[in-house]
Amino acid sequence: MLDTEPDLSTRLFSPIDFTRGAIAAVSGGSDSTALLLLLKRHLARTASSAKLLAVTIDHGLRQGSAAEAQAVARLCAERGIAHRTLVWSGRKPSTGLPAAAREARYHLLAEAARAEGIPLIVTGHTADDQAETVLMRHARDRELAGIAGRGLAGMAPATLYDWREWIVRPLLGMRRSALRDFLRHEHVGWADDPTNTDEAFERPRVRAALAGESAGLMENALLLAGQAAVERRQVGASAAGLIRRFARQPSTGLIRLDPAMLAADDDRATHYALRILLATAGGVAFLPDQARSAALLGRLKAGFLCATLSRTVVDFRRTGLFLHREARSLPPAATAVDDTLWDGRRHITLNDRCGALLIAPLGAAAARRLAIDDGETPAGLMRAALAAEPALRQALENPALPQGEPGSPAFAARPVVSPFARFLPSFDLAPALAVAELIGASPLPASPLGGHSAD
Ligand SMILES: Nc1ncnc2c1ncn2[C@@H]1O[C@H](COP(=O)(O)OP(=O)(O)OP(=O)(O)O)[C@@H](O)[C@H]1O
Repeated sequence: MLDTEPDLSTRLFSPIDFTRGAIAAVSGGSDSTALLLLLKRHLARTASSAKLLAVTIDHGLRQGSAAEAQAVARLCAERGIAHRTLVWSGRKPSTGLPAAAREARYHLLAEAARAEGIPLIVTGHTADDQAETVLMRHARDRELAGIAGRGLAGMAPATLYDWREWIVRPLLGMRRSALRDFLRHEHVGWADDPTNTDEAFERPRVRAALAGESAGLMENALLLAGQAAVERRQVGASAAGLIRRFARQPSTGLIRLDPAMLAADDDRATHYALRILLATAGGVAFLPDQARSAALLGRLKAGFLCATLSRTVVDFRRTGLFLHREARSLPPAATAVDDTLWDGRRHITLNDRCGALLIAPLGAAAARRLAIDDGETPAGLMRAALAAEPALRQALENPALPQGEPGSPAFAARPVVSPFARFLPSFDLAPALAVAELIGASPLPASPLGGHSAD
């Protein structure tokens, strides 16, 4: 029987700062129902004024989902917990449905968090979920290249969503069976989602395989995840050190690496730092492939070159190693929308809402006019980087004339750390912070797990 004494919820929740409240993501399944009740108990004891809102997403994907949301609403009403159901009304894709549902779920949860002014979302992911995740990624890594990737660390205890809300997973160390024991003890039922056992999907297949194995397989998977997480944090901290020491931004959109970085002792960290910077300069949400980026690093060590990877031009010449967004496949001119991401690299905020405005790359001619020669940085590279920056234009009157040039008061185009802009797992905080400082991204909201380094 699970220990339901204060000790358990203290152990689970006391590392988390609930001062600004919490959104509990509750599907109505056993894990998130237990999460909700344990959290409610903890807050009642330790922070009774902290706001708690339970949110259920009705994906509308199967019959019964609305009834499950209503069951959660009833439980919340009984326990005096505020609850909202949000419906996923968007288009449902025919392939990749679990990923699309997950994307929509986080989006809706984050919307609820913003509407309530609560920057913390807690989910009921358990040790069982963690083991499944790690085994799925392990199988995929083996298929791809036989190289153990950073994904083996599994789910992070905390993940920053959209650089704004923290998603925290307090139950990652708990077994599902223990949570179900707790619910039985409390005489609280839960919904069993039939999708969880539908072996047409990968996760239920792994779940079934785990259930058929001895407990050893799960323990090994969790051990592997723990070790991989430690390694990922270590290599991330070393990569952050390299970025701070060797990377500069001499002009808008242009990153210069001191070639001494190529000779740094820790090759894994150099490779990781390079991958993060390539994705950032190119505005790509995922890191470039291990093998291709390792080959590029090998060539850089051999001497000067000009190459492209991850939409980034890598230009190594006598004056340094430079990275900037390539000119190809920049977004075409489109209506400027406030609070959106442009080209995966710039967060756009419109200050001037009058008139129909287009947003488009600045272009070579305007860049030539605007780039200021500092006598050190190659002028051609400064212009190439500037040409790929966003600029505003009046929609109808004079489409050729850029009006809101980079730095104009009409709009702000704040750089984002592209590979971590949507999901930043706490494992990767150190390199994300180093890159954010380098490119002038917005500061990170403090982690509810205490400071930026704790995870
Ligand atoms: N429909 C949903 N509404 C709100 N939160 C959800 C929903 N689906 C999943 N979550 C959150 O994500 C976590 C992990 O999702 P997962 O798909 O493993 O959950 P589940 O099996 O549907 O439910 P549970 O984890 O509660 O048993 C849940 O514990 C919950 O916090």
